[in-house]
Amino acid sequence: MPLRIDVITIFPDYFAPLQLSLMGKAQQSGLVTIAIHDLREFTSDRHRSVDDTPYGGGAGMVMTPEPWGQAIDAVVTDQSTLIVPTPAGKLFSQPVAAELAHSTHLIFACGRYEGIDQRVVEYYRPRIDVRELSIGDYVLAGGDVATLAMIEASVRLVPGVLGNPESLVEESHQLPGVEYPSYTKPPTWRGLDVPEVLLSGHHDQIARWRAEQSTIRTTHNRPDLLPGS
Ligand SMILES: Nc1ncccc1[N+](=O)[O-]
Repeated sequence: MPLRIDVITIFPDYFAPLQLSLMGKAQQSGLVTIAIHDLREFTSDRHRSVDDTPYGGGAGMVMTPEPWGQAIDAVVTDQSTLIVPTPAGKLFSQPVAAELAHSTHLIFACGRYEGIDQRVVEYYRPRIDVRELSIGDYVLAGGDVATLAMIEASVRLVPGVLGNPESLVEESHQLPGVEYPSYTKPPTWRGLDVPEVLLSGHHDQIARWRAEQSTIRTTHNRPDLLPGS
């Protein structure tokens, strides 16, 4: 059963990159199907408007609920998971990507402006799995880039998408902490040598060195990921 993904957005062109590389191959292989829907196709006024001023005042505009209701109703099933990218959401992570990779149907609602009228979440929450998710503590202009990131992180975990599932095992965020540094040919580059141990062929010494490097890097870059932190 392929993973089905429906993306609803006012900028369908943002999702052209999903036709490239690994994401494109995943679709050609039939493991994943991705459809992009223009929210404005679900408006009914002449100006195809999708936003209005916020109740309670404040700057910016809020996306009106009805076009979203029409667009989501057009694709939703009782197997759907509705994902609303928002800085106010729970933090997206590798474990969440693994969960999404094993879903049946994902609907991404890419909001712009100050976000989507909250009643859209309130309306679907009793009916299907609804997740407000954030990819990080910074503010983007809308949910489209966040959706691209979440689709890429999730689809690469769909069984069969990655040619070599082995590369998933060692990946950062699968093991505690971040990944050790990587090197390839040439053995010397601009006077810089590859660490000797990596050329030694001693696999247990290499494993030890990589574990040490991972701890050093995690301590320096991401102490929050250290075990027991
Ligand atoms: N960080 C974000 N900023 C705007 C919209 C969505 C976002 N997110 O992380 O899902």
